[in-house]
Amino acid sequence: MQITETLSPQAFEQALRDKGAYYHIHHPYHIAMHNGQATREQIQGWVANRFYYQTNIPLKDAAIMANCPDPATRRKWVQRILDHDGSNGEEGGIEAWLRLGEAVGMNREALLSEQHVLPGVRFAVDAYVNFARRANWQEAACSSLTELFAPQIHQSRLDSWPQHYPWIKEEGYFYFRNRLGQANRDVEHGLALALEFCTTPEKQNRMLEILQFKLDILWTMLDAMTMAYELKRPPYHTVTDKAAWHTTRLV
Ligand SMILES: O=C(O)c1cc(C(=O)O)c2c(n1)C(=O)C(=O)c1cc(C(=O)O)[nH]c1-2
Repeated sequence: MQITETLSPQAFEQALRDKGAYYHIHHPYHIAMHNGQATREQIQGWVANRFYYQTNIPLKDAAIMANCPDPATRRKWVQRILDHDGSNGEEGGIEAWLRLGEAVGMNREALLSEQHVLPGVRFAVDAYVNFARRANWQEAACSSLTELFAPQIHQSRLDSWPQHYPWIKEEGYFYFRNRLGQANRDVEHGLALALEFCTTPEKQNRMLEILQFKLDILWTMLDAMTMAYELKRPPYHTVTDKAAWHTTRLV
């Protein structure tokens, strides 16, 4: 859809929400996990690869803040960093994700070493951080709006995983439970920024394209995991059965 006349705030919000049709909740990898069809290796692979997304979210949010001259926005935005990094003696989302790793039978070192992070996942996540570094801060801020659809996907894991995967320890679910409220709060702020900023057809079209870019990142991450853990075609599988890809942050 190409917008030619400025949409009202309500209509533009609806256009953003309609992008939920492309959320990774519809990816076959998520659907398999949801339906109890995922192997232990597929769940562990997902947790280890998603850890790279989790650890990069604060870098992405710090990049947005670095480009934002508005103190009122920064004062609110900094909460996102604290949510993941923890504050005032409270553990944050990154620690909760490490506990999720332990709950699915992996040790913390395996996650922290990034040895399981597939190149496709790394490139997708890096694209998000680099976009946040270069784009203007309003556009980068609004690229977080896939979070509009995140509470539903967290809830779907809470509803389905315990019955299908009794071997996952209960403390693994803390991250998803905790994130429900945080995502709703983030979305309220992100949506307000988007509606205030996108006041021309050009800006509205561009913001929808940016939201699609972010949806592409999430979808592409699961594509890479499908290749490696479902189709058993990780990078270089025709050459070696070793994980030959790079495992460190080079940029
Ligand atoms: O589990 C998920 O499917 C999922 C998706 C997303 C998202 O839609 O970007 C986020 C999260 N989780 C999440 O936990 C999180 O902290 C988060 C921050 C952001 C962002 O773009 O700033 N997205 C997401």
